[in-house]
Amino acid sequence: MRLNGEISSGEDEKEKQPGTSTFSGQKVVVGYALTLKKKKSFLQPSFTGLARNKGIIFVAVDLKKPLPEQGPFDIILHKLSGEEWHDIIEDYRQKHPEVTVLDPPDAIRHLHNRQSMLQDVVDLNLSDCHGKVSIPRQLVITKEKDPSSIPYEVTKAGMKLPLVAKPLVVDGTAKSHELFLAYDEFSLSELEPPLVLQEFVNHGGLLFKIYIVGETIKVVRRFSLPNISKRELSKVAGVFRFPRVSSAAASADDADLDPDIAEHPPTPLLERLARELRHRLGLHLFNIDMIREYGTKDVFYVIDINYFPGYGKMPGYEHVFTDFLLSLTQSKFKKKLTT
Ligand SMILES: Nc1ncnc2c1ncn2[C@@H]1O[C@H](COP(=O)(O)OP(=O)(O)OP(=O)(O)O)[C@@H](O)[C@H]1O
Ligand SMILES: O=P(O)(O)O[C@H]1[C@H](OP(=O)(O)O)[C@@H](OP(=O)(O)O)[C@@H](O)[C@@H](O)[C@@H]1OP(=O)(O)O
Ligand SMILES: [Mg+2]
Ligand SMILES: [Mg+2]
Repeated sequence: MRLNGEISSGEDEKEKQPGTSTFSGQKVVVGYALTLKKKKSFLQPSFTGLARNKGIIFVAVDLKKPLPEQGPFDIILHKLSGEEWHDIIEDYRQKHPEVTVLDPPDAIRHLHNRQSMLQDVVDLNLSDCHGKVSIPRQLVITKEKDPSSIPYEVTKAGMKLPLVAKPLVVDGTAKSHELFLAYDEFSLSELEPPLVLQEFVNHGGLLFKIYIVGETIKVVRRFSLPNISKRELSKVAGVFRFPRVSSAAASADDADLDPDIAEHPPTPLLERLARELRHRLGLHLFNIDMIREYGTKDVFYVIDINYFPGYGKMPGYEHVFTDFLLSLTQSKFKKKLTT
């Protein structure tokens, strides 16, 4: 695996000949099925230009036409919601094993539920690998539950306040990112199940976004929710909606930060976590939101995992992705030669 500093810089590119640098000397055709918003943030000219120089071309999948009639593609990148697309891409994947579909729809679906998305982190049991990685204590409130029973459920489960209330299902809608902070259990009745209630972990207002692209890992720091003191907790009641703080393009990397809070998680820990999750989830493209418990050096929590996140905000993503797409076709070509 390659970490931060090892990602190729723009300088290397100048030394290589533009044009036909694919393993087989052929063009690599990447079909993409993405929302307009995603297309705009991901397929930036700086990326498509670099990729073109390396023999990679991007072709939009026409959703009005049958997929098997399009292409031929070497790779398909996709992030669209809905059952219909799930079935189309799964059927195509099975009938066209020669095309690399990133990623399998059932593996992506696993991340659409905030309970199942974190299950693999629990199963991993990373309690002693240059630090401890777990998930915050959480409780699922199903759709059938009467909201008035939530305070009782929370008390019964021994959950510690404050809590973060998150919609159980992440389906790409703005609503699935509507999160609330609950300072008392009674106000939770105002919210609409299905929900995941997660204990809020103080982490000094800083979050690590760990981007995975195949075997490459890149960590960026983002601003997050500030600590909540015991004093504040005792004085405040209610549920409060909060904005998507950590999704903002502004990185915390250049800010004047307390080193105890801002120090990156240990590299061996990140490598192990990324490798294991890549295998267990069966995904190549995702990011992990991780926080360090305030006042500790090596107690970490994974709070969120996202499929095909906003890579456009990842510094150097153009090079990382170009190399990744080339590596996929190269390993396929090598396989062909040996069979
Ligand atoms: N258990 C927690 N303890 C402390 N802060 C949390 C916790 N869960 C979430 N947060 C804060 O709320 C933010 C949003 O939570 P989360 O990442 O789960 O939501 P999301 O809608 O899936 O976000 P994304 O835009 O990354 O997909 C986090 O980035 C972090 O700042
Ligand atoms: O909005 P951006 O492009 O930045 O990407 C965000 C992405 O939205 P998009 O898929 O519409 O692009 C989100 O996907 P859905 O859960 O809503 O499907 C989710 O993955 C966020 O975590 C990403 O933000 P990041 O965590 O990387 O900052
Ligand atoms: Mg998140
Ligand atoms: Mg998320």
